[in-house]
Amino acid sequence: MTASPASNPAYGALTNQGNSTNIVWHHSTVTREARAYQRGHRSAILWFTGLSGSGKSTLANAVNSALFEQGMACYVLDGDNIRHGLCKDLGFSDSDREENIRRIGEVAKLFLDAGVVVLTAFVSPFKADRDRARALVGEGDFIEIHCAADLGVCEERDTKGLYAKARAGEIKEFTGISSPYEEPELPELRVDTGGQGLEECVTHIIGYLQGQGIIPELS
Ligand SMILES: Nc1ncnc2c1ncn2[C@@H]1O[C@H](COP(=O)(O)OS(=O)(=O)O)[C@@H](OP(=O)(O)O)[C@H]1O
Ligand SMILES: Nc1ncnc2c1ncn2[C@@H]1O[C@H](COP(=O)(O)OP(=O)(O)O)[C@@H](O)[C@H]1O
Repeated sequence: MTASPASNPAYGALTNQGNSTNIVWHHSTVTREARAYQRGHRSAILWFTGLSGSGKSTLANAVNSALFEQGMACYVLDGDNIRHGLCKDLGFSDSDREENIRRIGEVAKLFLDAGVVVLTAFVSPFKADRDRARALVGEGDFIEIHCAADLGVCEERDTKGLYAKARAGEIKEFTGISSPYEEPELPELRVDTGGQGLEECVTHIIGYLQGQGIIPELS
């Protein structure tokens, strides 16, 4: 016999919004708190944002490695990789970027519930899109990390040769050149990826996570 949503605490309220008609949320029997207790650390979303070449992927992967070496559950969602699969139908118009970030926000929320420290490395140039991702989760769960490197530094690095192509008009709507980047006003962390070395930036982030009680002191 199937219990009705009203009488079974495993079920949430019936949803009747947009395309989600007659959908009922099912609560997991393993809670996020239980996962945190078992693993010895909390989960969180580390949302790296910045220009192409500012160091999002390099830094997110370095922090991920530091956490992994300590046996923590962690995972990087990287813009270039996600655009090969989940978001391969999207381009770089404002509305496609909005949809890209909406999907990543939802995926990151699932990782959060799964007890994982999830590190997202997306340009995510628009404040409204980042704020929407933040609003999906609770206070303290979303840590916005601005990889602050000037356009000049990023262009000088030009790790993938994309700035040269954008300057030559071969790539349209390129962030920083022909599409805007809205800097975070009050990110939880701003790391000087344009001026500081990688190790310093990693230490900065790890120290913040320890200070917030998300991860324990590293051994
Ligand atoms: N027009 C344009 N603007 C910005 N970036 C471009 C563009 N075209 C391709 N690329 C490459 O795609 C990577 C950015 O993808 P994202 O999913 O992070 O972008 S966004 O958050 O939806 O704005 C970005 O990766 P990173 O260099 O790692 O930032 C670029 O390599
Ligand atoms: N403090 C730093 N943090 C991250 N990357 C750095 C730093 N200093 C120099 N770099 C270099 O800058 C480049 C950043 O490239 P990448 O990580 O692909 O940027 P993004 O993912 O933002 O496009 C790499 O070549 C990296 O070695």
